[in-house]
Amino acid sequence: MKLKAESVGFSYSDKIILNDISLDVKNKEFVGIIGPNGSGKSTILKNFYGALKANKGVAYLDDDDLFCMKANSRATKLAVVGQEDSVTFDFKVEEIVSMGRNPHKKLFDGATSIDKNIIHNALRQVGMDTMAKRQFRNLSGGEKQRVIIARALAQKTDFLILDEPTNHLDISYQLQVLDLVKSLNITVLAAIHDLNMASLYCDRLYVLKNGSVYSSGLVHEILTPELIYEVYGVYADVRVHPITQKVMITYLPNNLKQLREEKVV
Ligand SMILES: Nc1ncnc2c1ncn2[C@@H]1O[C@H](COP(=O)(O)OP(=O)(O)OP(=O)(O)O)[C@@H](O)[C@H]1O
Repeated sequence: MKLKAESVGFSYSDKIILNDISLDVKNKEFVGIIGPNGSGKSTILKNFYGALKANKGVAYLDDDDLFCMKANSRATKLAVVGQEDSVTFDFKVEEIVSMGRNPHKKLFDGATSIDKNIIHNALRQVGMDTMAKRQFRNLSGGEKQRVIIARALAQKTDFLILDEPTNHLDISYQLQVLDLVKSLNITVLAAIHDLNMASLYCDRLYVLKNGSVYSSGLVHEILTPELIYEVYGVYADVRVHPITQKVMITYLPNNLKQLREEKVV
């Protein structure tokens, strides 16, 4: 499944947030969106998953007009792990994950044994199967995040949108979740703050700045010291890691200014 968006614009009343965003995600690609706080990463994702309505541009999921799709049919094709998930009622963990099956069912259809298997597997994949009966509201931030990821997995879509999926997760679960997403071999569009994680997992990156695409390309083309400085105002040392063969970034604080200028760090 692929996504192609052209000239997408979005405003809150007269405040323009997104300007002419064009991007594409090819079938089975893992594409990252990076950029500073407030650059529009969540907003563009929300436009794609229907939480906000673009006032300009078009987006196609394969041949379907994404901006005109009904919520239920969109949910059979595209699953979302959003940034702030407002589960307002008190549900058990397994009930939350079972919601991922809803788009595939008619109203009042009960869970089949296939559904139950999918739900159990999704919980197991995120290491939450032993907590299936726990109340969602009593979980830690990281545990909640893993349940929301399990719900998206239970949706069994070919396209996954992730908004800061590793927020709240300790390093072991950050790697576990992104390894898992990678192993699904589906199309992924993810907003990611951590540039080293983006380097490890993404095929390509889009850089947003002030609501526009500042740059896009392969990870090693984008994650350069120059671009990191231009976009974040931060000096960085960037080199290829000998084991991962991916670019690895070390940020250089101001107290290392002299070393940085001599480029001996
Ligand atoms: N309801 C709203 N009304 C007005 N402006 C908003 C609203 N929600 C978000 N914004 C603004 O839209 C801009 C883009 O926000 P967005 O959340 O998309 O950024 P982001 O790149 O995801 O940021 P972060 O890295 O902090 O998550 C920000 O300037 C934000 O203040």
